[in-house]
Amino acid sequence: MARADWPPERLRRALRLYVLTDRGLSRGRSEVEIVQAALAGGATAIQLRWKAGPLAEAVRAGRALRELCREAGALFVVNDRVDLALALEADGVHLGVEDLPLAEARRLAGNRLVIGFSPSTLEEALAAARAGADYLGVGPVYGTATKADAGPAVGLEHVRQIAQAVSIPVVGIGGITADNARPVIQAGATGVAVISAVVAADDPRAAAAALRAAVDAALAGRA
Ligand SMILES: Cc1ncc(COP(=O)(O)OP(=O)(O)O)c(N)n1
Ligand SMILES: Cc1ncsc1CCOP(=O)(O)O
Ligand SMILES: [Mg+2]
Repeated sequence: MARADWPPERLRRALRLYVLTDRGLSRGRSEVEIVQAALAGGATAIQLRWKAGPLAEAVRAGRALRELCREAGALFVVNDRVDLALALEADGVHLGVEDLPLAEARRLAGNRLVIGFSPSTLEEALAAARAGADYLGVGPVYGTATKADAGPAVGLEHVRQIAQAVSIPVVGIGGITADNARPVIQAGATGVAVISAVVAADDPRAAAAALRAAVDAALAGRA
């Protein structure tokens, strides 16, 4: 069961524009700078995605991001690590097939964390929903160079299949920009998750605003 302060409709709205941090792509700008700009542009969820460097530094960055998200009313999620998510009092944790199994994460976190999961297949998506995942991140929808082991694009049909099969929200991820976000929503996703389109942008605030406008327009067209 998810956190009481993120009931299903609030969570669904928070997953419209989900921005993940990536220090390697941020062109020397800090996580705080990027996240401030992303939130100002309309990001509704932020994920601290920390793949290298001292954990103590992740804690420092995470504390600052948690405060920014609280002020903005945005969902704050930590990638991969339940311990870090709990230590930061994050809203959630995002797990993949190579991370701590969902059931273990739920056992450790109870209802203190929203848990997101990235399935590779429809079967994994159904199993994750049964095991108590609160949302799914499905991708890479389009080709991406950001995650070396992401594999080839899964395509829009895969998003559609999973979104139809589960009742929890699905966000599309991988190679998404303001120009190609619309079909992802039309395929049934609640929102889109991005890294390079915002983190590596010349103007991350404007990039987030363009993405948010594209998602909102597509959601309005679907209603
Ligand atoms: C929202 C969202 N969707 C998918 C992922 C990918 O998770 P994972 O497969 O565990 O890969 P890493 O991000 O850990 O490299 C995600 N992080 N967020
Ligand atoms: C973390 C992740 N999981 C699947 S694709 C991907 C990378 C997304 O990055 P980008 O938005 O730059 O393609
Ligand atoms: Mg992971």
